[in-house]
Amino acid sequence: MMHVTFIGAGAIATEVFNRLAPYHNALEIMAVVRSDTSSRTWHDVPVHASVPDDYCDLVIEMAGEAAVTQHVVPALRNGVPCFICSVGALAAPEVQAAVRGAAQQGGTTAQLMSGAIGSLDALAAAAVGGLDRVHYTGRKPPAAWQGTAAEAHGSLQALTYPTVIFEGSARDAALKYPQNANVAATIALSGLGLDKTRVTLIADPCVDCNVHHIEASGAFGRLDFCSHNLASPDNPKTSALAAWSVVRAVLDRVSAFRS
Ligand SMILES: NC(=O)C1=CN([C@@H]2O[C@H](COP(=O)(O)OP(=O)(O)OC[C@H]3O[C@@H](n4cnc5c(N)ncnc54)[C@H](O)[C@@H]3O)[C@@H](O)[C@H]2O)C=CC1
Ligand SMILES: O=C([O-])CC(=O)C(=O)O
Repeated sequence: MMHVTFIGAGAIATEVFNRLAPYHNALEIMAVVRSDTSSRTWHDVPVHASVPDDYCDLVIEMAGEAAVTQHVVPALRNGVPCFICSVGALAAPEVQAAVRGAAQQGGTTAQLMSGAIGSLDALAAAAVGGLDRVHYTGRKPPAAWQGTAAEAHGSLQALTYPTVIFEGSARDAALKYPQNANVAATIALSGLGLDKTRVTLIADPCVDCNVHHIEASGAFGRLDFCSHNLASPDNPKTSALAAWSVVRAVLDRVSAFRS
């Protein structure tokens, strides 16, 4: 039996919980850590303010950047492997150093979720031979950028044509758009790094899904990957695929084969 602690109880966590229900004979969700502890349970799982000291095999962060420092770092230090969805947190050098140090101290690992993007395996393999260029374009409907730094570009509701709201490095994208540029950080950490990976973010009233496009070239040749992700019904910023990537990573831990 694998004992799992969730951090976060929002769109991703709810979908992961529901999708893992058929596997509750192989794994138990033993605790949920959330900022709001006014309810004592969530789907009958005890709610905690921090990861409980009881024995736990896996911590899954599905909460936001702050949760990486607050909850993932101590769990790693205690030797508990962690999955991270809020990969953009690692764009801050001090957070990345804390995660690395804690994993080393605890003799364990932090696994970055592929989240809303694919082709990271090819990108990481290509990086071994040497990458010359990686460019990521993230395109989402205006509603997905509400409550973010994109609002400085004027009324998002009033947009009638695709508008570039960010151009720069993956590090700056992740720091500026913590809820919308985790993918940029994940691509960068698999490939050319946070400072050399170029990013364009677009608020586009002409799309009804989250479009993620990677173009890469190097010693391996050329890669062009594009996914048109439907948003989570509970959070327009989040692609449904992000939760399923977590489910897949959990099931990898209890399956005979890993793909
Ligand atoms: N890697 C990827 O491709 C993607 C990553 N994400 C990341 O996953 C996170 C969760 O996404 P959603 O479930 O859609 O968000 P959500 O807003 O629906 O849910 C977030 C949940 O985390 C809780 N929470 C927030 N801060 C917390 C903290 N410091 N400690 C404990 N609990 C905390 C909230 O109370 C809420 O239950 C996002 O903030 C984003 O960082 C989201 C989409 C894609
Ligand atoms: O879910 C998505 O489409 C991607 C996302 O929000 C992120 O990169 O943080």
